[in-house]
Amino acid sequence: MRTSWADSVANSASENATTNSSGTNGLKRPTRSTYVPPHLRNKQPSADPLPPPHAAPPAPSPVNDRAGFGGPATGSRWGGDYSRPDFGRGGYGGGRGGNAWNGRSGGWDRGREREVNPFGEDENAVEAFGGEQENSGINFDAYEDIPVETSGDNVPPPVNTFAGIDLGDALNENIRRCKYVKPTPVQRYAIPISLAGRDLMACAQTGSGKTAAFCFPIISGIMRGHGVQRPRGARTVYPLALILSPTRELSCQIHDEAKKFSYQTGVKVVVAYGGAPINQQLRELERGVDILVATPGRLVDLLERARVSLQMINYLALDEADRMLDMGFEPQIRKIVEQMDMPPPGARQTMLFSATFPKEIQRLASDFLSNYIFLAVGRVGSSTDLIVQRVEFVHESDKRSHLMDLLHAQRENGINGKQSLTLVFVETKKGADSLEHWLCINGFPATTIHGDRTQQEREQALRLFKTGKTPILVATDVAARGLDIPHVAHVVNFDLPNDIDDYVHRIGRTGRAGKTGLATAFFNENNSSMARPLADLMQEANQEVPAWLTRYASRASYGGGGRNRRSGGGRFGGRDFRRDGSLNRGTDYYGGANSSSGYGVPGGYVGGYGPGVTSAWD
Ligand SMILES: Nc1ncnc2c1ncn2[C@@H]1O[C@H](COP(=O)(O)OP(=O)(O)OP(=O)(O)O)[C@@H](O)[C@H]1O
Repeated sequence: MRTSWADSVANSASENATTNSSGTNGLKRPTRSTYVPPHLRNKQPSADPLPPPHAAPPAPSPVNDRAGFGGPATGSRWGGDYSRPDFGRGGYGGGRGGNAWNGRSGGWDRGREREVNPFGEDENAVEAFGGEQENSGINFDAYEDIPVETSGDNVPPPVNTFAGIDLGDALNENIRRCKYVKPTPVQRYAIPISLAGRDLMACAQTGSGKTAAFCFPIISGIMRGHGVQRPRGARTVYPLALILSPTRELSCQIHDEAKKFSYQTGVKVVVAYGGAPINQQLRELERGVDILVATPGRLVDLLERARVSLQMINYLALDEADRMLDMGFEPQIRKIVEQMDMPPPGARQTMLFSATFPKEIQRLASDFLSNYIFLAVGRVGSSTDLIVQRVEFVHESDKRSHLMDLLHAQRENGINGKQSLTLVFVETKKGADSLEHWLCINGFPATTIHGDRTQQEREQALRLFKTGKTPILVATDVAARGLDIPHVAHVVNFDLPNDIDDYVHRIGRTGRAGKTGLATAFFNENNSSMARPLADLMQEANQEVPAWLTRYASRASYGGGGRNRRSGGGRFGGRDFRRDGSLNRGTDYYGGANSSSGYGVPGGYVGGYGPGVTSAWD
């Protein structure tokens, strides 16, 4: 264990500034090619020059971000009443924090800037849902008897309370501000392991608090290692921690969370992601960065421009680590982690987190780790019991009318009697646009998020959805992982994914943080390869499996079913691949009838995207 820190950070920074990164004033849908330069972002937007894309009846109170649907009532961070999220940062706690800060500031004058209080950010969302506080009444008792498995040398014992962990006063104060009363199971185990300086591969169910599990030890560690000397490059910055995530929106969300956790600690968090102007991100970086949250593509760009060096990285966290190491991202991740100037495993601390961790990905991931601890909380790759799962047989041609029936019933009855949000997953970007249009013209204001929309449109869509102004979001898999949107009561798999892990992540957008949720899947003959994994998963989660699905499942063959191939269904799947035998490369870790893997895919990983296949991801 590291020595405990000596002194606390004085809370001298002002909490008065409440400007947030969301902006609050009106902005109509921007055109796809419109980039609003920073100097114009505080101006009132002019009228949208676009004609309405579709003739639509006037929406009732909810709105859509397409022109002709009333336009959003809220602003965009790209226009309207835009405020720079980090403008006015400074006054970082003085005392020890002040010393530490000098070593990593990049030379900006903190004396003239104040740190924005990030705890005002969700005001809109709270207001739209009747002022409900997000973390009040969370019932983490639901997770109490969850199975936990750890493996590795000298695993540090778990803790039961935040007070039992030496995180530091300033961070503890932020935990209190977040209204986190006690650690979730993954936090109870992962935080002591990380504070002990150990590498970690952690699997825990969706919505169970993994973000804080990797953020708290990083922030605490940086606070304790204050005064660390960093090189002073002319324009190069030297972050101490790197958090990588697969999508822009998830990176922004982690950044927002990390800013809350690090408020008044003296630790500075910056985000860099594609689709947004790089110059603005460069300016932000130049003001100093301790924790860099990034998507891989934008980070590679920054590294190639020599604007970021990874030489001083002490902490590396990969969120959605299995996604980051599948075929789509692995080359970029290897480049960042192995081919630039990042310290090697052992000289840095590496933490990998996800709700799903196929064994073949575990093997790839082990290249990045040193003497790591494997932690599994709950059934790896399983859904949480908090989500009621339904699967309905719906022919392709009937899907729209079936969805309409669901939405009408929901409008009349609500879900659990509450105002709620519905997230509808489809396979393709075109399909998303087309379904959104159809919903809108049928009186259900919807918006959409997918890779063909501009970043402004994506962020706007997410904001309208989160605030309840557009209560239906049609999405591709770009929204499947990590996004923590309160009040998503219903996830509809209009098109089922081809991979059971993707299904797990998609339905995990509801039933989060101890709350219940509903997930409905439309199944037809095109999804027969999903029949068995879906039936197995539902059974594991004590869900009612329709007889027709069981019949489909018994007929379905597993030949080449990608990651859908599970063995040993119904058992706790938290299995460290190192326990399965040889660690030698070239050995078939995964195959064989006796594999205890949740994913018995002989011959390597076959998920992800093959050559020429378009990804719905960034
Ligand atoms: N100890 C806690 N007490 C109360 N709420 C918490 C606690 N830890 C996290 N939360 C809340 O739980 C929600 C889910 O957390 P988070 O987004 O980190 O989940 P996750 O495990 O990363 O999910 P996913 O697998 O979907 O990425 C968030 O709203 C977060 O604020």
